Amino acid sequence: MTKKVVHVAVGVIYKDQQLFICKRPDDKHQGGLWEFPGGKVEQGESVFTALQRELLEEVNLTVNGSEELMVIEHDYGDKCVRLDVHIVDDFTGTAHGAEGQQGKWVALNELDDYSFPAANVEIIEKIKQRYEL
Ligand SMILES: Nc1nc2c([nH]c(=O)n2[C@H]2C[C@H](O)[C@@H](COP(=O)(O)OP(=O)(O)OP(=O)(O)O)O2)c(=O)[nH]1
Ligand SMILES: [Mg+2]
Repeated sequence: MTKKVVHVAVGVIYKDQQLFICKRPDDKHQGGLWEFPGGKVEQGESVFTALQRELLEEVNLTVNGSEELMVIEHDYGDKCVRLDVHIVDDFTGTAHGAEGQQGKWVALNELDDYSFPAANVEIIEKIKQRYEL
């Protein structure tokens, strides 16, 4: 049987050479690591709608527009994910961890100081290329 793949919309929230990242709760999959906010795409939902919904829930931002950065599939062994990663630089609101989680703006050149899930290595590589770091 082929493994079920969890489809996730991920937002790389960008402003003034900084990204807004959050810490995943300890009890969640890949808990305790930093992430780009986002969550599961529901049945019949578009990636953009999922991104808007998740970013409003998790960081209280209204996403006006986004641009696809990449799609990655990663098998964690216990879970297989497809991350649909979008750059979000057109938004309104003030970002904060709206679900009680830690959240912070981090300079692009300080991203390496934070631990992310394994799938994010490629994302961060791509971000660095894009912003010419
Ligand atoms: N949001 C997000 N998820 C990531 C990243 N990297 C990565 O491997 N993942 C994985 C971890 C999880 O298995 C999955 C995202 O699931 P999630 O727990 O955020 O989904 P959700 O917000 O819908 O959570 P829930 O309310 O259903 O519990 O994708 C990332 O940078 N951001
Ligand atoms: Mg989430």
